[in-house]
Amino acid sequence: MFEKRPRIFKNRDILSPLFVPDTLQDRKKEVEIISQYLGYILDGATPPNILITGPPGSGKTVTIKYILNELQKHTDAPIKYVKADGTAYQVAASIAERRDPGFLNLINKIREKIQGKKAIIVLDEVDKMLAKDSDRLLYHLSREPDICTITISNKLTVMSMITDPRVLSSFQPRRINFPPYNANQLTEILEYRAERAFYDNVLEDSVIPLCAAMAAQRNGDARYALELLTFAADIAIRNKQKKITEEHVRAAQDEVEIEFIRNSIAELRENQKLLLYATLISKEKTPRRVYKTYNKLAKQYGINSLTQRRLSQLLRELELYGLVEIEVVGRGRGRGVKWLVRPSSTIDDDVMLEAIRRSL
Ligand SMILES: Nc1ncnc2c1ncn2[C@@H]1O[C@H](COP(=O)(O)OP(=O)(O)OP(=O)(O)O)[C@@H](O)[C@H]1O
Repeated sequence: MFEKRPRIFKNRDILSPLFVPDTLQDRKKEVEIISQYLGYILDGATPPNILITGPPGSGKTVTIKYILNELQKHTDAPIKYVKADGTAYQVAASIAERRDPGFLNLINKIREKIQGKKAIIVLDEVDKMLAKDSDRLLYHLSREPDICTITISNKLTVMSMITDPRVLSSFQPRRINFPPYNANQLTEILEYRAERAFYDNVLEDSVIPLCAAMAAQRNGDARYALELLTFAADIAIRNKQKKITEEHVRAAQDEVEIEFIRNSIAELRENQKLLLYATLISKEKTPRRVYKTYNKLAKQYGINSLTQRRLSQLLRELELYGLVEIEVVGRGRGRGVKWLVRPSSTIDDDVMLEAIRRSL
């Protein structure tokens, strides 16, 4: 059964989202800024708190992991990376690496663990913790003079999820936003990985540019680009072929696309899901209509209705995730710019509807 397998993958793990490459492509400016801040720890100072934002797959996690790996070569300062996707207690337990009862106990354990040294704690996907629970972990961390807290989120508006004015005044992070990748940058990222993941000459020349172009359309998501390449290779192997071709990429697109859309919709907040739903089912695509439909749905699903301003903000977020398109259609008479909002033209409406209904 396992004999005569095509020689395609030299090391498939290199394409995994968990792999941290030994050099990064294209994030020079961001690496420079962040490493300047974190480098202060080498002079015995606590680096400033940092907030990294940027759309999914823009390299936020890999960049911070890469910088911390490098930093750790020069210091024995305690550095802890955690996914902050649980409650404040659960996240504190991951940092403290124990599950003692009582949130404040855990905070003490974290303090004991760093033993008066300067420390760096990374809270990735911090918006999930803030949505689930509260900002009480940030409250405590930002009050510790020896701890630099790095928060990462793909929600541009994450700071508005912090409600405690005491946290707002003590946390005060330096903000760094990662823009989405373009097709050339995605090509570079893929080439580096492909060289190490595949045997020589198994990729048709057009495969990487095609994956990069498709991912550039999906909001410059490097994870999507890597998944396309991995699925395409899996399909080639399934078909017992020796080379990965454009057809394999196109066949992979459907599988990857549906998976990605499901995941990205499942990750939206309830009000974002409802707004996307309203955009899909509104016959007229003017913002006013879409907002009306949203408010109707909000009643139906027992969710608070929102002000027009907040809804516009949410629409911009959906646009950033590549789920809707906002089109300016000219100037209304004396009423400023007129615009329309449509579901993404590159994603099948039914796929989005099914994913929303499933996760609401
Ligand atoms: N500049 C880069 N160089 C090499 N690989 C990269 C780069 N940017 C992203 N990648 C790869 O793309 C994938 C997604 O990147 P990453 O997880 O860092 O994105 P993210 O911005 O944290 O996304 P999310 O917000 O969804 O968590 C990973 O496999 C990562 O290794």
